[in-house]
Amino acid sequence: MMKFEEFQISDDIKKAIKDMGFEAPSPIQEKVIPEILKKQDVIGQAQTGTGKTAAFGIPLLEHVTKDRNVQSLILTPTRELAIQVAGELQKLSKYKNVHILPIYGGQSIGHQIKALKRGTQVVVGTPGRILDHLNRKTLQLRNVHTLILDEADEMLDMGFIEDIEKILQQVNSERQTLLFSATMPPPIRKLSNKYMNRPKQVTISKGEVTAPSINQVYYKVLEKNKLDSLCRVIDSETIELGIIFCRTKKGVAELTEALQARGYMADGLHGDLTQSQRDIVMKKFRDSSIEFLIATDVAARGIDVENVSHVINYDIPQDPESYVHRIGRTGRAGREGIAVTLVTPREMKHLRSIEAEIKMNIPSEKLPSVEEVVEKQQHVWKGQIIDLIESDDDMESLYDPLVADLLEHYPPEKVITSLMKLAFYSQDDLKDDGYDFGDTGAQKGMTRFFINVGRNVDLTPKILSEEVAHLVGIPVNAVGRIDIFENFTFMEVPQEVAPFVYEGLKYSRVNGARINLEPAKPRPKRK
Ligand SMILES: Nc1ncnc2c1ncn2[C@@H]1O[C@H](COP(=O)(O)OP(=O)(O)OP(=O)(O)O)[C@@H](O)[C@H]1O
Ligand SMILES: [Mg+2]
Repeated sequence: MMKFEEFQISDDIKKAIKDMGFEAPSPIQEKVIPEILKKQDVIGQAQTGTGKTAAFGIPLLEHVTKDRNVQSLILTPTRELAIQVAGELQKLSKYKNVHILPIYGGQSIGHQIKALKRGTQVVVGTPGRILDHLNRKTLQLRNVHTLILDEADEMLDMGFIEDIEKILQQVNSERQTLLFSATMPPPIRKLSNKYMNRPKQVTISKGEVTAPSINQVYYKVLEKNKLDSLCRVIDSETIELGIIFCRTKKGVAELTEALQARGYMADGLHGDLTQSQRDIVMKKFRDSSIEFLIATDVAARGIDVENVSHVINYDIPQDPESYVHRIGRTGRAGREGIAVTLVTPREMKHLRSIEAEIKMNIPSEKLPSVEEVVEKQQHVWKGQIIDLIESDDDMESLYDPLVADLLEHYPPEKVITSLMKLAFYSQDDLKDDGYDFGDTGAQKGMTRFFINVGRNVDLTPKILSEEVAHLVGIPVNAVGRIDIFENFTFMEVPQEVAPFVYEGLKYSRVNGARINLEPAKPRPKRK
């Protein structure tokens, strides 16, 4: 096996590679890094999750000089990918002083102009915003010696081609051009030659298009049962993090609401959200504070989040490329992953055409029954309990007196059952009457809530009270005081409807904004 030491690259980059925990170069890295170091144009194709970013990133950073002008431009199809690629380059250049700037739409252009003025050597951006800067003359590409199209086939496809051509006109023709993707349909490959200088084609694993560590299945479902079928699938699997793909933005919004209402930790990502909303959702997903990311194809390409165990195609992808990239969000860097596709009877033909393109049969499985889901859940719980019993955890002593006390008064089965309820059901399931919002300083007979909504959201007291009134079927004027401050809002509703308002608004959106509703904390009792 080859080692990173064998590459003709400086020690500061080798040291950073080591810090990142890369032990040996992946096949695509092994093949293309020496070529790129020779300033050769390269078309690199290798399966998803096999380190294409570092494959171009390492030699690119090696070639960057101290001059504070833009020497390298990387184009990516989405904003999230631009941010991520910039982050990976940042890590690779930890010991080399290189300024790397992500530039994408939805972010303040003034902010970007300032950063560009300060001088940056590497720009990673989305075509639209890059073009915007070129038109304003706030970005200068004359000194770019390396140009990279990450997800090249997507970039050269219909939607982006005009922008890309305009950008290319401004880059030095002496440049080195590099194209990377897990898929490279023949027409795109042909087209790409137009922009390149006798490119060297490097393709890893010609036979298999999808990464072999991804276990693929499909379930036949009926359109009208799709949501239920999805829930059964996710309840019967052991999921660390999952990405659920929908065809449309509206589909994402609806499924997000439906899953949140059922208590799943899920949030949506699509192009109609503001950039700050998109950033928040990605952050929550990356740090596992949500379990499911529900997304359009905006998350299909390049996105690399550790521990994504499952990709679920709630709607079947439109083309084989989309299938390959979507499922490639799992099974990355040598890990295993599971890819599930829900297919309605009408879509069977479409599934067959995807199978033909990826040269593989996707096996079907029967949807788990409710009993199987319950059984599965119990299996998971049993595992957790046994793990604890068999661990050398020294906590018994702490509980000994309590255990003895309980067992003296109740049969062991009853004690164990109650403990399991306590452990495995959410507090809300346990409380039957129990919405005790306490004394929060609200007016008599009213309950007070705090509401967190993002900034820049147009949420007026009128909109909010109408929403609440509509939700629980009370007259608008029965909704009490609503005060909107800069960072928080509070609202009072009649005590008897408080639980309904709480349940109804807890996870909902009003006027496009996600509402986070919390009962106001009871004030400490006076002694
Ligand atoms: N040599 C290596 N050893 C171990 N991990 C690596 C190595 N190179 C890259 N990685 C890690 O593997 C993961 C996937 O890499 P990357 O995102 O570059 O894949 P990709 O080939 O671009 O996939 P996609 O086609 O989905 O864009 C990243 O987390 C990256 O840090
Ligand atoms: Mg990539």
